[in-house]
Amino acid sequence: MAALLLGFVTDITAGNNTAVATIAILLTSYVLLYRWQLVKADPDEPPIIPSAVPFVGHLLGMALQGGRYVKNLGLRHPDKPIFTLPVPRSRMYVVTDPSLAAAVQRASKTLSFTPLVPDITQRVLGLDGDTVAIVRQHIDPEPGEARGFLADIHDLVYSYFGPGEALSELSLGAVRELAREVEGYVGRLQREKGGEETVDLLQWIRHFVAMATANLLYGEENPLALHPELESAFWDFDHGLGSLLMGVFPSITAGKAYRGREALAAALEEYLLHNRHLPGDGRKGASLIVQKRVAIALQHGWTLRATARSELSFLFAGIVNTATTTFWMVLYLFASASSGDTDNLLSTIRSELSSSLTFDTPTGTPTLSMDKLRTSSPALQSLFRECLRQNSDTYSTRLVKSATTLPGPAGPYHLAASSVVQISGGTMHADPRIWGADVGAFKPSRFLPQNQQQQPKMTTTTTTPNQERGPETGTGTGTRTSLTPHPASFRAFGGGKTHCPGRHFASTTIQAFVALLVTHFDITGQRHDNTGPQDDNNSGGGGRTRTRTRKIPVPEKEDGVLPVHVLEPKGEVRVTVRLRNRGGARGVAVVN
Ligand code: HEM
Repeated sequence: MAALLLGFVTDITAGNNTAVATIAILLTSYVLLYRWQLVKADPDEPPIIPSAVPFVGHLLGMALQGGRYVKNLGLRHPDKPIFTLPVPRSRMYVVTDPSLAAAVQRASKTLSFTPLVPDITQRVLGLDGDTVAIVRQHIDPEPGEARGFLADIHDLVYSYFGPGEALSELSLGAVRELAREVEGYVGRLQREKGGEETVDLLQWIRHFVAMATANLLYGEENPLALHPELESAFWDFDHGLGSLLMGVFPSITAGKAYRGREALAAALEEYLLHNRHLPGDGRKGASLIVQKRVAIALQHGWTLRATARSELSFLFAGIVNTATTTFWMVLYLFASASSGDTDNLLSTIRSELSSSLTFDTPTGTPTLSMDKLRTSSPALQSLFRECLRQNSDTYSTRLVKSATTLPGPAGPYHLAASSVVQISGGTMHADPRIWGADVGAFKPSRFLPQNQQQQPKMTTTTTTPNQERGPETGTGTGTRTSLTPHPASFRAFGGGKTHCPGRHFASTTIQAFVALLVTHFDITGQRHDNTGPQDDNNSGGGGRTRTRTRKIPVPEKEDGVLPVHVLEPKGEVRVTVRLRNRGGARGVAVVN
């Protein structure tokens, strides 16, 4: 190959000294650049993975392949728990080892996400310069120092969503809203479609979640309720988030997302302008957390226009991951049932639900107990976590505010100031040393307590006693061999100071929502022929009784995008949704 190339170069340059000189300069420059990217900023800097296109190659890879690029780099270099990617005028450190991830999370004084927030929010939300200047004030205060907007909002959101009465009321309210949406749909399905229809499963679930969440957080006069056409604007915004984040002429390169965002921001501004978030004129107003968020923004000098954009980010956080996670859970459940195996996941979950879902006699009205659901649904809980492990390639990002040294099995590792550290959830979620040889398989029982203890481990993880309790707790000493995956290996909710505050809320409401859906509906693969409803499995009624299972295919996840949230499927999944109780489906009462 080299000889061929040399021959080619010799041919085209024969008798042409200028061309020879140019090629020689280019080749020398390339070699120098290639070697330059291998120069460490410090002898203890994590090992460098060079790129064939020095300095920009990794960035190009990320732009072209999305989250899959870094995830696969990590998987191809299992010997490197942390590595350095040279990028123009800086470096990016990628962490793929759970105990190092926990160390990054603990070093929150010098490794912080917060300084990155002003730029990110400016691009994604379109914040104006004055507001961004406010966001930059007292951005990452130490205890006792003056506190800026982000610190105040952070405290509010984390305390409100922490375990306690407020959370349990909010979760109950969320599930009641979801039950109301589903009940409305059940009525329409019965009246208008004879009890069944074919839908795009992800879109179908998204609609319930979007409407219920907007109602819960922003009250009955929320923008999606007043302007239903804005729901599609919301999903346009969601789909273009990665392009908005790039920030290159967003109105052109991310046109749909940009227009969607602007339409939503205008509607939220109008909502705030008319005080629809406050109780009055016979309305309840927004949830307390939204009222407080708005008050904090105004106290810090935000305009209503900017506050509307901040609320768009909260609405987004409340809807998107919840909808996609529910989608995967419902998909796996009904795909397993459509496989024809009688001992399937759906029947396991339905029988498990019998302890939290009771039916009143003689009315037959179902009641879902949230407390019982929380404590007696291990299979549902395990399914929830496995769906997230499989379909969340999320990463946590930190700016190195000042040079930091991380301890580690093969460390110490020196991180240079002003660079960025990324904890690669995608790599960790696919690492057989963490999850076992069946890491690539979807194993709904993986997170059952009894299976966690038996998880075979191929490596010894060095951990501190405090890490065992959770990824964000303090420091300790001592080593031991871990039999269960390190707590920082499960990355779907991030970790440390930015650990998703909505995780308890999401876990409860998503599982309850799945319970509602499996109670009301049977879902099979899309009908492709003209046969009537009586041709389906499990259908009652007269007519022909040919038994046939329509399988639901499980598509791969779309991992060629920036993994800013739980990944979507590659392509749509069309399914037929059918009421289980066609005679007279009853709404589910939800209690604590
Ligand atoms: C399955 C559902 C959910 C998943 C997988 C999820 C995941 C995440 C992740 C990965 C982060 C960033 C963590 C990091 O950078 O380390 C995050 C942040 C956040 N999440 Fe969630 N989330 C979910 C549901 C929710 C819900 C329902 C809410 C609120 C109603 C919420 C509110 C937030 C907020 C406010 C943040 C920003 C925290 C901060 O940096 O200050 N999330 N979430």
